[in-house]
Amino acid sequence: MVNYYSADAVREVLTWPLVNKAVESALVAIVKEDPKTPSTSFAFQPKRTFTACGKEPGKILLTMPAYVGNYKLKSPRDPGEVEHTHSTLACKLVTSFSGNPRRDLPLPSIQAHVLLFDNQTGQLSAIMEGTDLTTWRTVSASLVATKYLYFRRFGAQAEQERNINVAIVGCGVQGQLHAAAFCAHFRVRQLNLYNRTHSKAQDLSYQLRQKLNIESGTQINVCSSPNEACQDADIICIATYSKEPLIQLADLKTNQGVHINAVGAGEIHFSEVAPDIYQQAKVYVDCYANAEAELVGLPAPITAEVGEIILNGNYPREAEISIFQSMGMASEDACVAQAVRNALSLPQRFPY
Ligand SMILES: NC(=O)C1=CN([C@@H]2O[C@H](COP(=O)(O)OP(=O)(O)OC[C@H]3O[C@@H](n4cnc5c(N)ncnc54)[C@H](O)[C@@H]3O)[C@@H](O)[C@H]2O)C=CC1
Ligand SMILES: O=C([O-])C1=[NH+]CCC1
Repeated sequence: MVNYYSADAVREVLTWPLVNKAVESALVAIVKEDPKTPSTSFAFQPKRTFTACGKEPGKILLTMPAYVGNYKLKSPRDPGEVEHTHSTLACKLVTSFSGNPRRDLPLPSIQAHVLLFDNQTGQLSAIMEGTDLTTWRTVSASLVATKYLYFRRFGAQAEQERNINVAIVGCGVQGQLHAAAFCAHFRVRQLNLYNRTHSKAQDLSYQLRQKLNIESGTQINVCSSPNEACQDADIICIATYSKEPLIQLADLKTNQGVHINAVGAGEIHFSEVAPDIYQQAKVYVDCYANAEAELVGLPAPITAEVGEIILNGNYPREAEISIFQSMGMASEDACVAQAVRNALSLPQRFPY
């Protein structure tokens, strides 16, 4: 029997502890074995494929398969606990149709399903709606990257103690959840929002003011340019479909350490950040396998995978600019889908 998990069911169990642990496990599992930093988990994650839907740009289907072996998840019963190991064979099918939000009846640009398979028989065992899962795991990858590539350069407790200014460039689905999640996880003093259509940044600012604890003290500003949003930022999250650079080196703070989560830009991942920033930055990726195919022409060398830094602790220096070039990877989807499935399978959820 193939179980179907709807978007509503998935949404009900998505929590940050669950997703963050699964994403961190995936980032570590895909790192090539190194005797200096042993890890019991591993992954087989071939390059994903892109199929254009016709000859117009901006309409693509991605096929994202992965097997992740011996990795750890949080217990869905007690998110403080780490559960025993899992192994998961999965394939995500995701479409990116960038014109969808502008349709008469708007739809998300990114829509996904994850297929889960039985490890013993290869039979399809579940189909899970994967649109929110994709948003959450992508934001989670930025959170994990920020923890290790930015905060840890200032010490082991910095993510709990250090005040930061955050800029969100692009307030679509990704930008909205990045804004909420960064405020939920870190001590955000100032949150600057920029979007091409100003009203979208204003709407997000209004929603966040409703949600955020008044006591948090976060000052939310709607900005009229990426430069205004980024000039005092310690952390920048950029998630648009822009084929032209939206931020330049001159927009960043100098000599104080800046971390950029470069999340968007569709077919060419690195087009929304200017080459002069890459040339001054240390660039990290989620996985080399996709980078080889998808970051051709990247104007800087890749320093490491984020998972390598989690394992070896070679954090950037305090004043450096770091970029997490997030492409998204199938292992994250496999691990998060497994965590969601575990949470949805708890006996008390189905008392009969
Ligand atoms: N790294 C990863 O794992 C993932 C990356 N993405 C990427 O993140 C980006 C954003 O995705 P969503 O938030 O779901 O899309 P969305 O359509 O909800 O939001 C896109 C935002 O970018 C802005 N934008 C679009 N074109 C622009 C341009 N030329 N200049 C300035 N702003 C522009 C729009 O105003 C909109 O607010 C896309 O490039 C998508 O491919 C999405 C999912 C996963
Ligand atoms: O990893 C992912 O799901 C995606 N990356 C870019 C578009 C969708």
